[in-house]
Amino acid sequence: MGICQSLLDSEETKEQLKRSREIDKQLEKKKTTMLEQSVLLIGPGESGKSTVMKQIRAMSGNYTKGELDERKVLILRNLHQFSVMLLDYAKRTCLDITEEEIKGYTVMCEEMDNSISNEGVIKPQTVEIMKEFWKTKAIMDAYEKRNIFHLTDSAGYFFENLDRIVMPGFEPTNQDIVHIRIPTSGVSQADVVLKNIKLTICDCGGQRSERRKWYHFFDDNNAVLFVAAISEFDQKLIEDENTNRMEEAIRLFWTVFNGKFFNKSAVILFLNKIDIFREKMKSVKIKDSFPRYDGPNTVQDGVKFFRKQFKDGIHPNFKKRLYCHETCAISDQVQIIINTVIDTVVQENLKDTGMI
Ligand SMILES: Nc1nc2c(ncn2[C@@H]2O[C@H](COP(=O)(O)OP(=O)(O)OP(=O)(O)O)[C@@H](O)[C@H]2O)c(=O)[nH]1
Ligand SMILES: [Mg+2]
Repeated sequence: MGICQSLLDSEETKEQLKRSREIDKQLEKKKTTMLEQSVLLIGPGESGKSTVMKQIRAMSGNYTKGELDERKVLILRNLHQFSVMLLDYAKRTCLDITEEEIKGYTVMCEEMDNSISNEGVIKPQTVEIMKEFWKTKAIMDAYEKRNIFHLTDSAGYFFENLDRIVMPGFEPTNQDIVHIRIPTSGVSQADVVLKNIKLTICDCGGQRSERRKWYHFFDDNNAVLFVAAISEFDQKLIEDENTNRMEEAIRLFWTVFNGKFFNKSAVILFLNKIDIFREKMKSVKIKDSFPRYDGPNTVQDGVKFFRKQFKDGIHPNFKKRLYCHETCAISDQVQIIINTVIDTVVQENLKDTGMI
């Protein structure tokens, strides 16, 4: 004991111990850095960033009762917003709808709003009118033209599932949750643990007015996940009716990845909403929106073309680190792709630290 104490007391030993503790700290720090990864989610508005975030959240564990209750109200709020938008479009475009129907459905929307705000439910008599509303020809026609007035595809899903949603004791499933549409304002950050890695994810609002906030989050990311909706090649922006959504996504991608940021981050591109793209390919011609397209109007050729559009405009350094996936973020299958992406991100960062 005495010898040990005197050894510990010697100046040289003290210095060695100090150094050893510092190295331990460094190693510990390195270990934590390896297991903590930050991912930035960017891309234009409505491309599916928050939906990807919800899938990551679902992979990391179940929702609490309180969280499910909150989401239930969001679904009812979505149903109200979609009803107002459908009715407004039907009214404006003078479709086959009578004054009496307009009055009745306007009252229906007001009652939905009141009962959701006051009791967090929709009254059974209002639900009956909503079912009738959804089957009205003018409303069905309006839904068919949803691309024009920017109604999200989720509207159809929630109306089709109305009976289940309004049942007492309804608990939203993951499918219900990924269909909720709430535009992100600012940046929403979440920490989740997946595959033994602590992921800090920043989900940024994608509309033009939101993008200036992105730059505050551009430093020190292990990965950047850019989400673009491949299905939107024939649609215009909500913010600017003259700009094609896909052209905007491609330009935005080039701007972000030709700047001075992300020199060490893994770059992942999700060409999302591939389910809608597949459907569109049956009736919509890519060439009508992209005159420079001269391939056959097939899913495979279309995907190849858009992949190339994104890739061609970025610096070769980024091309080397670019991983591209076609995704359908509302399908739970996307969780398999997310798993692959996490592996890629970790591997890229291990390469950077010289560990592999
Ligand atoms: N059919 C289909 N719908 C999708 C897909 N991904 C997202 N959606 C729906 O598209 C809508 C928009 O998705 P969000 O995740 O809110 O989009 P965002 O990119 O976060 O939008 P901002 O927050 O405004 O930037 C939601 O209603 C989703 O349910 C997909 O792959 N297929
Ligand atoms: Mg969002």
